[in-house]
Amino acid sequence: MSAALECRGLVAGHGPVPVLRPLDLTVEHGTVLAVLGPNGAGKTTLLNTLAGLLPRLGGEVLVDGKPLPRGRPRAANRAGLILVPDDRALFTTLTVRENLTLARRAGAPTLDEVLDMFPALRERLGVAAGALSGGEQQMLAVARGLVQKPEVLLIDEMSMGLAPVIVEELLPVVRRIVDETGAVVVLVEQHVRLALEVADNAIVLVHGDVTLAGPATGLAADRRRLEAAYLGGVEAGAA
Ligand SMILES: Nc1ncnc2c1ncn2[C@@H]1O[C@H](COP(=O)(O)OP(=O)(O)OP(=O)(O)O)[C@@H](O)[C@H]1O
Repeated sequence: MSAALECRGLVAGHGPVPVLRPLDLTVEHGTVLAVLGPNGAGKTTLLNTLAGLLPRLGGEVLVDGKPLPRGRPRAANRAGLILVPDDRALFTTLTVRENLTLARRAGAPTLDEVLDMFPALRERLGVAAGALSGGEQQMLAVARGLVQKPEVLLIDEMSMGLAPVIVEELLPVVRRIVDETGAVVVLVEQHVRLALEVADNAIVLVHGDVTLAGPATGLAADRRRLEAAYLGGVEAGAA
């Protein structure tokens, strides 16, 4: 069976300027990959490139073994690469129900199924997205990703702007997404401990280089190695 997502020699950047050095990455079915690293490391650039919003400068991206065309967001979306961006990009004047209904694709989980993962949203179906709390908006952004029938859900900083207690509640849903929907998740996250709790594997990106890669439990147990990786010590090539 092919991996859910594979990058071979992926080079990403803005205009002609590369931000990521050639990246090899494999995300197997049924797993969460955490992408860690300091500000400016290239994490958002990686997700936007996988989603086709930025044309890649080199290499290949394969979803379930099928290569994706370069820089074609609609093709990436149709192939099941669904981005939950860090600014959430909700329709703020539309209600929760309208945001979900508009995004829903045939054959995707129903609103009811998705709302089982976010019971708090069920109470807020008739409320405009702009009137939700930050945590509720993030739930809606992820729920909207799920109704697009993802093969690979790309979540950029779910915790952005949220209180730690809210993040503690939200992040475990990532595990449920993988276990219950069959999608894999690539999770860019600044909360390293929490990210490693829900992830199977992780990479640390620094200045566009993978400085550490491996099973999340091993990384979580070795803080010194993790800290060294954040400072740029190259230890491994890819997950
Ligand atoms: N639109 C852009 N045009 C040119 N360069 C950009 C653009 N966006 C980001 N960059 C540069 O690309 C590099 C990687 O940025 P990126 O946002 O991918 O990092 P990040 O790891 O997601 O960091 P953060 O956690 O701060 O979002 C940085 O050097 C940044 O200055």
